[in-house]
Amino acid sequence: MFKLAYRNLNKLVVGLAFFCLFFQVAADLLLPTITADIVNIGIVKHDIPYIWHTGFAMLVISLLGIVGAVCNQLLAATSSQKLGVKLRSFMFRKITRMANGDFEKLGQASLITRTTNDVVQMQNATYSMLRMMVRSPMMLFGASIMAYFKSPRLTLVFLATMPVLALLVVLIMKKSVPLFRKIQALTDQINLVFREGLTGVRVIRAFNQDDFEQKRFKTANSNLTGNAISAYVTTSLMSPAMTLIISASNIAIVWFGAHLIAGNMMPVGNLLSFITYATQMLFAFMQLSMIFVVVPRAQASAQRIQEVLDVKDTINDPKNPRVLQKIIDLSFAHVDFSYSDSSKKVLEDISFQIHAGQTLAIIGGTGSGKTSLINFIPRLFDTSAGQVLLNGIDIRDFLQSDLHRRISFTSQQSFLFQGTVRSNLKYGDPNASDQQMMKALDIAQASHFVEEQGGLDAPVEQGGHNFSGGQIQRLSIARAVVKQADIYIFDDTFSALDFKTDANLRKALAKDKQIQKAIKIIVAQRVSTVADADQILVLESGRISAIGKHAELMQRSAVYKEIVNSQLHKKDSLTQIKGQAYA
Ligand SMILES: Nc1ncnc2c1ncn2[C@@H]1O[C@H](COP(=O)(O)OP(=O)(O)OP(=O)(O)O)[C@@H](O)[C@H]1O
Repeated sequence: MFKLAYRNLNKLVVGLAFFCLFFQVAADLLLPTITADIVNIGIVKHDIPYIWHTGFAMLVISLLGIVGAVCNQLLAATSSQKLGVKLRSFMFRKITRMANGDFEKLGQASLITRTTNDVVQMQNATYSMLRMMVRSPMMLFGASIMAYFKSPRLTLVFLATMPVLALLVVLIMKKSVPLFRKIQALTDQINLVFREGLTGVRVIRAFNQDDFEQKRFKTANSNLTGNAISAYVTTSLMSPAMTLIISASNIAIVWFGAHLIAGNMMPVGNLLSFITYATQMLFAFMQLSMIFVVVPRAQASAQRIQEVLDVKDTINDPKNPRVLQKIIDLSFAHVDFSYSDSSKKVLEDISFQIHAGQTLAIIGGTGSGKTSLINFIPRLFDTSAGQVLLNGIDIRDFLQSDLHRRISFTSQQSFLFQGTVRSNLKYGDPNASDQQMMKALDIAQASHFVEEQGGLDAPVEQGGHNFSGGQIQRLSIARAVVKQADIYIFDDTFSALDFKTDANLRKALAKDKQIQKAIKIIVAQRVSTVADADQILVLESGRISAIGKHAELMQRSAVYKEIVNSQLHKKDSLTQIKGQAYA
């Protein structure tokens, strides 16, 4: 925790905060002694001018102390808040660039807790650290010395309470620290259940599983609550127990002090200041013990934050990148791939080549590796073996930013951002004109419903929930089309479209001059979607079963023929399906 905070805090501001603290501590330590002097000299000896002078000095010291305290508090608050801002943005950047495997390993719910709740723990601990972690030991040490000078004998009385206090702190910490550490993991769990409940609300209702989910949430909720109550109840014992000890020690100090005063062994003012120092010591001790509770909890949070920040970037840019010219050729050479958490090859010996102006369609059964294959092109994953080449050069020799600039990718799970149709389309090209956006909507067969909803400024709710599944998909296609790219990839993007819209959309794509010149890669399940492609790649269990044009494959690929037949009604022919689609 200290390392993480140290690396990300402004050292100058921290130094300044401690400097201000020095004034506060000095004032706190000096004032009881001055009070004692006022009593011993001013009141007992009736020295009124002394009372005035010393009173004025007290006022100045108090003011300095207050200024020091306020400045320290301000600096501590701003530093800890800025630390939070820094950590949150580092984590967000890391998460948005994280390889899919790491993202899945950490889990969405936990990543949210780490970016929010854990960062807050770090902020709180840093604030306490800048306020109390230095002040409390300084006060403890300073007040002990000052108390010793006031009365060494009374100091012994006070010291007798220390072992009792230490025992109390150890017992409370032993019970509460593990409970505080557990809070973070339980918060992860409640976030997970809550997220699933929100995103899967329709499934829950459709399967009538409300009661089951309610119970699941209730368990997660009560686990967290029970744990937090135990942790806070345990630490809340600290304050009354310490107050009891402080009061008992004060009684003992007054009792012994009264004897010392009666025996002329100590002036009365010293007893007053001694009691103040004893109280200061005990409060400093109490604050210090509270820090011992805050720090382990923040340490657990720091560890969880560090885990995110330490995730290695598995997809890196080259040291000496090549310049990526217009892409005229894409090829795979003996590509193998396994996901990091499994040794099983998801793709094996994939080789093909496609040129600018051509369309490659990829077809195959569920789980045959279609999505995995196209993920290499924008480098969402790197191959385990073999190469992906652009214009004959390994894709890993180019900067990812250059690569992404030249590739337009529409993923299987269409996603829209909250905003407007315009703001979503501008993701494709921030400089796109209204005319370009309208054209993209036309190609994606989306202009009709977008106009009905208010045109380019039509609002898009969170996750695009004010649009249907097919409409979201068409808007995602429009976003991809707005981009002037060299390669367009559509990962099963046409599946939610009806036959007619699918056919019209592909016809419009084929007519567009920019898209005509580009490489198009279409992953699809429907034969009608892929039949016109220049090359159809048939994937079967991660291997290329066949590659060629529709007519060729019908002749020589049993797998392709089987797919075609499975989609034809008895009396249909493919030409009929195509005819129906283009109607
Ligand atoms: N993140 C992952 N970690 C581990 N295995 C994965 C991961 N993603 C996919 N797989 C596995 O890789 C194989 C290929 O998956 P992929 O998503 O590429 O298939 P697909 O052909 O696109 O399937 P679909 O048509 O259902 O979308 C499957 O067996 C799947 O279980």
